[in-house]
Amino acid sequence: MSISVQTSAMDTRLWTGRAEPFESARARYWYQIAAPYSAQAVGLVGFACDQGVRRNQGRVGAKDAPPMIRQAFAKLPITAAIQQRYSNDNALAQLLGDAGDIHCIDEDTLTDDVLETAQQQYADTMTQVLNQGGLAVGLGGGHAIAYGSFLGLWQHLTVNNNKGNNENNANKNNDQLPRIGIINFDAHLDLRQAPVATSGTPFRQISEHLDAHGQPFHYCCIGVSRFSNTAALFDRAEDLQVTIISDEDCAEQPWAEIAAQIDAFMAGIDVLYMTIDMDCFPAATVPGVSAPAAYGIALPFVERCTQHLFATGKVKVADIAEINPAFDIDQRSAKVAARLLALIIEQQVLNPSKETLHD
Ligand SMILES: N=CN[C@@H](CCC(=O)O)C(=O)O
Ligand SMILES: [Mn+2]
Ligand SMILES: [Mn+2]
Repeated sequence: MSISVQTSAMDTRLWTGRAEPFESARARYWYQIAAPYSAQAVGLVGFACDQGVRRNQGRVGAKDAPPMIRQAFAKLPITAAIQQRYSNDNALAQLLGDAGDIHCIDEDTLTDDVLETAQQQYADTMTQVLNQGGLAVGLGGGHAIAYGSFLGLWQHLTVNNNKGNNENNANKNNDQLPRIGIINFDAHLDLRQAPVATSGTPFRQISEHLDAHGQPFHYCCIGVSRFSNTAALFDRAEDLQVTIISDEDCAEQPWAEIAAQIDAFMAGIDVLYMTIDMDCFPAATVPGVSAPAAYGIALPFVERCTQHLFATGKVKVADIAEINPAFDIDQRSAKVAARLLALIIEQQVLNPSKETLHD
C-alpha cells in the first residue's frame, strides 16, 4: 500500500451542535446519534482526496471537504418523518455510522499511485458498509470518488454473486449480476480519455470495467451543459449510449417529461449508484467547487429527482463530490451538501430496500 494514503476513524470533534435541555425529546440533532460505524443502516465514508482534480488541471482543495460537510450536517435536526420511523433512541442509534476518512497525502507528483490506492481503500470501506446491508454514502473529495464508489458496489455485488470465488475475476459467473445503473448530477459528462485516472475520467473507467466483465454500462447524466463539454465527450457519450438530460432540459421541460426519462432509465436497471457533483448547481447556490456553473440546475429540482430515485428502492450507493472549501462563501456550499446528505438519509429511511430495513 502506498504510504501516501492514510485512514482516520470518526472524528468526534466534528459532531457538535445546539444543546437544548429545555425542549422535548423530539429536538434531536444528527450530532447526537452519529457514532463510529458498526453496521448502522447508513454508513458515511469520506474520500479526502483531490489528486484527481489536480491531474484534471482543476482547482485543488476538495480533499478538505469531508469534515466540513460533516460539521454542517451534524447541526441539522433529525426530521419528524425519520423520528416517526425510528420510534426510540435505541432504534435511532442504529441509523447512522461514520466510518471516517481515506486521505491522500503528499500529492505533489502527478504520476504516483496515490489516487488509485485511495480509490481502492475507499471502495473497500464502502463494500464493508454494503456487505452489512447498509446504504453506503461517500463524501468527497474530487469526483474521482465515483470510480471508488462504483468499485465498492461492484465488489459487494460480485462477492454476493460468486460466493467463495475471486470476485474480480472477469471469467466468473457475472451473468446473474443485478444490472447496475449510475445517475450523475453534473454539468460534466466525466467521460474523459486520459492516460491516468482523474476527476474527469471516472465514468469512462467504469464503462471499461463493466465491458471487461461482460456487463452493460447504464449511465444517465443529469444537468449536462453543452457549453462545458467538448464535442469529443458528447461523441463518447453517444457511443456509450449515455442518457443525457441537459441543464436546459432540466430548466425548460415539464417535470412529467423529466420523470418519464428517469423512469425509462430506472426500468432497465436493478441497483443504482447516485452521485451528485456539486458543480451541477448554479455558482450562486454552490460557489465552493473547482468549476463553478454559470447556468446550473436548481436545488429543488435535484431534490425532487433524489426523492423520485429513492422511491424506487434501488439506490445502494450515493455520494456527494467536488465541494472545495477554499472557494466556499459563508459555508454556503457545505450547507447545501449537508442538506442533500440529510435528504438522502431521510429518503433511505422512508423507502428502505429489503436489505437495509433496520427499524
Ligand atoms: N470532474 C470533472 N471536471 C470537469 C472540469 C471542468 C473544468 O475544470 O472546467 C471536467 O473534467 O470536465
Ligand atoms: Mn462537474
Ligand atoms: Mn463531475
